[in-house]
Amino acid sequence: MADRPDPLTADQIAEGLRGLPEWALVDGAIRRTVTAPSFLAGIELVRQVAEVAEGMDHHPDIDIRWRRVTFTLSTHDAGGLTFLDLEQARLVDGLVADLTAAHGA
Ligand SMILES: C[C@H](O)[C@H](O)[C@H]1CNC2=NC(N)=NC(=O)C2=N1
Repeated sequence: MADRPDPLTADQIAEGLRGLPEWALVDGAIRRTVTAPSFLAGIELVRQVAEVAEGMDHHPDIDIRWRRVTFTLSTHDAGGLTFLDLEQARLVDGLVADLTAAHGA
C-alpha cells in the first residue's frame, strides 16, 4: 500500500477551505454538491472525476440524485483530511467550471 500523508491540522484545513468556497467541512470530510444541467451531464462529470481519482489513486464518495451530484472527500487511510483532498477539490472545481462554461451558465 502506498504511504499516505499525515492528516491536516484544523488550521491547515481552514486555510485550504478559504480557497475552496464551494466546499463545506462535514463530519471530517469536505463536500460539494453540484447541480448539473441534465442527468447525463452529471454522469459525465462523475466520469471525469473518476478519471482524475484513478490518476491520483484517491477516490471520492459520490452521491447521484438526478441532476445533483455530491462529492465527499477524505483520506480514509489517514483517518481525516490530507492535502490530497484539497488538491482533488481544486480539480473537481476545474471540471465543474468547464461544465458550466460548456452550458453557458
Ligand atoms: C491502496 C490504495 O492506495 C489506497 O487504498 C487508496 C485508494 N483510494 C483512496 N481514496 C481515498 N479517498 N482515501 C484513501 O485513503 C484511499 N486509499
